[in-house]
Amino acid sequence: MSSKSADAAATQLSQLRDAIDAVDTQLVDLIAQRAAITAQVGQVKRQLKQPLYVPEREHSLIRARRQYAEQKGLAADLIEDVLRRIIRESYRTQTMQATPTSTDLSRPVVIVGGRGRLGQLLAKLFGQTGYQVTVLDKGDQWTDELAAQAQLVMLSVPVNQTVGVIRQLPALAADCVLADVTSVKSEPLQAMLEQHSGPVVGLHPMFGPSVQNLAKQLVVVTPGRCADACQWLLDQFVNWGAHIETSDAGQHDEAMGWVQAMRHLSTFSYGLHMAEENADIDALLQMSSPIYRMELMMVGRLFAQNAELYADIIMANKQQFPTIGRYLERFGEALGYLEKGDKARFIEQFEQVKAYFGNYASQFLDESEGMVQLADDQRFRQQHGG
Ligand SMILES: O=C(O)C(=O)C[C@]1(C(=O)O)C=C[C@@H](O)C=C1
Repeated sequence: MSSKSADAAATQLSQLRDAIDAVDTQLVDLIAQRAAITAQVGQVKRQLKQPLYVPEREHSLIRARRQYAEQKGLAADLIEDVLRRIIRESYRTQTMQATPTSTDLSRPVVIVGGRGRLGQLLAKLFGQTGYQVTVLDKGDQWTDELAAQAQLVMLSVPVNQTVGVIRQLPALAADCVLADVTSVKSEPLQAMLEQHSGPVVGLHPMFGPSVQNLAKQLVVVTPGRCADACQWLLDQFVNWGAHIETSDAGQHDEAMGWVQAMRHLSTFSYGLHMAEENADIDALLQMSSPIYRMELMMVGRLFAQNAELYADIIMANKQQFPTIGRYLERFGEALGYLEKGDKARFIEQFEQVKAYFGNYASQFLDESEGMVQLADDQRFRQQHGG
């Protein structure tokens, strides 16, 4: 290329980049315009007492924009990603729009364990929504008046203390809702039913106290007694944007054995193993594929949290321990035959597990591809600040 045509191409590149800047600026203006509209929507929904998160509406708007994107020759997934990210901002701006679903705001909501992290989040949510909130924690005393007045007593105490705290509760008003947010459900639910003859419900918020808002967060509900009288509480979580799944307490605990004990313990062991073997995290990260980086993140994030909390959660799922013992055996068995070079046995077992996962295997592969892409964007953002 002559130096003249190189100069012309360089000028053209700079002009094209100016044009991109202008379009990107318009994009920002449009997103700001949309944010102003969704803030108004939030206010109108507050008047109508409608929830933060409206899955049907999101589904229909995304489907329509996907079709339009395709007409324009764009990837439908691109537009869906962009819209979902923008909608996530709507949740943030609309969080203050929550409306109370209880008809009586003169009676207090009592959060027992309200100075713990989840307790603080709950106290904040109820407080921002217009409830009178009383927090009780270690060393605080119930008064007769508070016990007689409370419309809701919500227990947010460490998992190994929940049943003990329930047994110490004073007599509550007959229509007071007694609820807990412990990560195991059968024993606390039974204890609450024995302690209080009024409405009882077990809740398991499947999120940590660091969430910014409850949009799309899952709360598992294990019904106890007088479901109608507990409904306002469930509606309140829905109003905050949460998604509710109802389950039998026993079924919940069985599933949690897998999610909590099995997963946390194997994550802990993986981290322990890395530490004892002194694996070089920097070197692993430098040479990791995005999916391995994600796996490492799943391990590392555990150790940014509270050791006692995880010990309590794992030990509260003791029913899972025999299964975990069998996991160890299988791990050892696989290592043993691979050491002996028995590839056929590995392939045979692999096919067996593949058949067990069925359609989920390919579904999980597809789903994780999207997450891998996001993790990759995140990685470059961290490395290059871009
Ligand atoms: O339509 C609404 O109800 C909104 O609050 C707006 C909006 C959006 O940003 O488009 C946000 C949250 C809802 O889940 C659905 C859609």
